[in-house]
Amino acid sequence: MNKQKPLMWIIAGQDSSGGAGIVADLLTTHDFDVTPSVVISALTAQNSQQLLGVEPCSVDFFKLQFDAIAMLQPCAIKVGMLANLEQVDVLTQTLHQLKRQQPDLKVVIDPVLVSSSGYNLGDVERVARFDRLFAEADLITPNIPELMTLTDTSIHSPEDLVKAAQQLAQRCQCAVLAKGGDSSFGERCVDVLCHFGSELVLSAPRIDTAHSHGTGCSLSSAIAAMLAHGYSLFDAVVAGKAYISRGLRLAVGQNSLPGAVAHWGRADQFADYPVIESSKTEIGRRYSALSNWPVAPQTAFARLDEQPGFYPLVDCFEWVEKLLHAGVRTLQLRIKEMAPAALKHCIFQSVQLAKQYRAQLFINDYWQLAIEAGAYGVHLGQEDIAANAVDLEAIARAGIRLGVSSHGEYELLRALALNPSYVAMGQVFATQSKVMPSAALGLTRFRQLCTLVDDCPIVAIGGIDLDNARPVIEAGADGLAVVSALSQSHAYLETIAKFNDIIGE
Ligand SMILES: Cc1ncc(COP(=O)(O)OP(=O)(O)O)c(N)n1
Ligand SMILES: Cc1nc(C(=O)O)sc1CCOP(=O)(O)O
Ligand SMILES: [Mg+2]
Repeated sequence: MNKQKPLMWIIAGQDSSGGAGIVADLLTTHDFDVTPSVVISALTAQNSQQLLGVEPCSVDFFKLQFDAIAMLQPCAIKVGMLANLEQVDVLTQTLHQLKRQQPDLKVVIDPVLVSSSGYNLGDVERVARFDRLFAEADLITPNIPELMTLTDTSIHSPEDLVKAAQQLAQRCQCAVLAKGGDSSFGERCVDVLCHFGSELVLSAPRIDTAHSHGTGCSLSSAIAAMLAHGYSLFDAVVAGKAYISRGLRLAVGQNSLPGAVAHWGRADQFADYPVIESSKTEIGRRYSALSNWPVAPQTAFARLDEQPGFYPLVDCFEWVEKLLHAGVRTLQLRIKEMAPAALKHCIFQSVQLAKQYRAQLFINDYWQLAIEAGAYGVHLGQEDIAANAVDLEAIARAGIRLGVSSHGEYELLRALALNPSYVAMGQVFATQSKVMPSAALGLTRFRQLCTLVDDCPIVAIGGIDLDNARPVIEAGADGLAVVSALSQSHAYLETIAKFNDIIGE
């Protein structure tokens, strides 16, 4: 059965060269599997170097286009070039109404005030009118000239860029992705997402190409499309940025003229994905990154001796014992509530028994006890690592393996940056065993994420049972972590045997 794609509205201008504007937007929506509806703001006569003219759409016809698509309820809206302030006002009202009816609607605005081909709608007076429009946005994506116009500041350094982005985010009460690609602050291109007290600093290599027309349109469309699919803002920005890096890498132009960024599918190579900077990296510090995500320790984490395979998570020694007797080779002790003395006893007892079986026993959360007990490995979530000042160097030096959770593109990149012994990805399917802050990935997205991982075992987790295990393995998992498939099984030995059969096929 064909699944309906999410709907996305695009409000933008037409570019006669096809490199930017609505053509770039449509090619992007195609690559991201969303169904577009279109409101044209203007016809433009332009190419990658020159803007020859703009023919704005009349306000009445601009409105009529909205009337025509009113029944096609969008999950996200991308706004690109607007031709005049009347259009800005009509759109502001339309978005205001739509957002009242549908509070989860996502709006991404690429404030096309200053384009690479010479378009300029941005003087200070006009900017004030845009503020009302931006108040309806979830995200705005200015480049440096636009950010300078919108904040009436000069940007000559990373500090200026961050300050201006924060100022705009505060003023308009929405997230701001400041695109630093035009800057000459360093060898790498750095984008900063300011988002209500948190921020994301992304860096990517500068790609030497003349074919960059349409990057701003394509990036904002890619982000809006990802939001339409229900991705988090951080995941959408990371995937959007990777899409542009891939497009720039593959762009060839036409007839030896500078041309447009390529639209040849979503990024499926790790190399196209940005680095997520933090206060622990040099670039992150220059851009005042707030995140304290650590860098990989000097000592590499020990590797797994065997692929994780069938990987049950249990909460007591009795289960550890039963599973080891049953021949399970990789398992996790995941205890959420136990008095400290009993907890320590349980961990030490389990580690000792697992050693006798030469099994790969991971201790969840309690990394200090895991080091003390000499455990095979520890498993940590991203909150555990970010919040608890985990001593990764101590874990690695003790020869203990590290597994790290991830729930999408952004967390996967952060996890891989630590060079862990395995990375867990979840929840693949909806789980009943834990309250999750994010939606299930589903098989398609899980498969896409797997393509980004080269040399690190992947453990799939969340809602995995005997009925859905096979496609998860086929999608790229090296291990299947389960809670309820085992704890709720009436015949656990049989269940283990069946999982092993599926994994071994
Ligand atoms: C194999 C595996 N994957 C994911 C998790 C979840 O870890 P975390 O995000 O830290 O959540 P808690 O398990 O601590 O609730 C895991 N434990 N194991
Ligand atoms: C502990 C845990 N972590 C998850 C993640 O996605 O990080 S899902 C999960 C629970 C998995 O239980 P079940 O196999 O019963 O769905
Ligand atoms: Mg945890």
